[in-house]
Amino acid sequence: MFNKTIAFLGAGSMAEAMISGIVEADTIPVNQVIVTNRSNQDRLNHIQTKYGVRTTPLQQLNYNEVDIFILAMKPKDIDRVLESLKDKLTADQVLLSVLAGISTSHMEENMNDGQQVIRAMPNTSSMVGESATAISPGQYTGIDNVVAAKELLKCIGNVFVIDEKQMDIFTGIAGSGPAYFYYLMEHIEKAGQEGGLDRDTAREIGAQTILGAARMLQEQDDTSAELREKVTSPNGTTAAGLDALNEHGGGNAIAQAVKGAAARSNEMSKASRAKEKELVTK
Ligand SMILES: NC(=O)C1=CN([C@@H]2O[C@H](COP(=O)(O)OP(=O)(O)OC[C@H]3O[C@@H](n4cnc5c(N)ncnc54)[C@H](OP(=O)(O)O)[C@@H]3O)[C@@H](O)[C@H]2O)C=CC1
Ligand SMILES: O=C(O)[C@@H]1CCC=N1
Repeated sequence: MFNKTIAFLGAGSMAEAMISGIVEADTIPVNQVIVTNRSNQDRLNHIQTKYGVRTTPLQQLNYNEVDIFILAMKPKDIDRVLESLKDKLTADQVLLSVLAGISTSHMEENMNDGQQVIRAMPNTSSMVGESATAISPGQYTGIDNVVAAKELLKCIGNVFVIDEKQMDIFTGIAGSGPAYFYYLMEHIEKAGQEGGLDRDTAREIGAQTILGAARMLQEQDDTSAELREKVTSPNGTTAAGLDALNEHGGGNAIAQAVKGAAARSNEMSKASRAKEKELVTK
């Protein structure tokens, strides 16, 4: 059993997806999971009722009992939050942020010297224990806490320890990635309906097809291109489908989606660095 107490600061969609995965995995007792937010009490009530975790208004949070603080607010709120945490945390407590575009150095520079921080990038498939989550520890973070973070995040899916320089591209692929597949499904459902299926059936067929392809990618040694070729009979239906996809720029569109999200993650990091410099020179 995981013996640390964790507190979510933020109770939005990402926090809920993680809480759901953590509770479902059942390796952390629910009384070791505390959830708080800025002001939305209805949201806390919903989370407490649905998942059985502890919730508390921020003003009543007992900071001393928390080992790992999971920052799950919007990136724009980070500086206010770090400022409010700075003098409340001790050296053995850890900040684990899931915020897009907020670097470990940004957190370290806005906290007391030697603060242990970890930057993570989960995705909403945490809800069903299938996130692809990256972590990059800060410079003062002990290996024991990296191991603990990995153990915690394994409850919500697979964990990749990466160099922080790779966080933007990871975000482009995995953090934002579920949205590309949902967007793909919206179009598959629409085409399915136009072909005479009802939307629910089209969704079930499409989802099973994505799931099957994902499992093939995880379990077979073939490259993605080889797997694609095995579906594609000469002059057959798949060739016709792929030709249409290429004709409409499908491959390029997918690559541009990943690159566009990664670029935005990088831009958000730069904006937070610029804001930091501005504060230092003021
Ligand atoms: N959604 C996703 O797929 C992913 C999101 N992320 C990251 O997760 C973070 C949250 O995103 P998301 O869940 O979509 O956002 P939401 O807007 O759904 O939730 C934000 C939450 O933060 C709370 N909050 C705001 N300020 C504070 C504060 N000072 N102290 C404590 N809680 C606060 C809000 O509380 P209140 O309602 O009371 O104001 C709300 O519960 C973002 O930084 C995003 O980059 C990362 C990976 C994937
Ligand atoms: O869209 C966003 O900024 C967040 C981060 C990754 C997924 N959602």
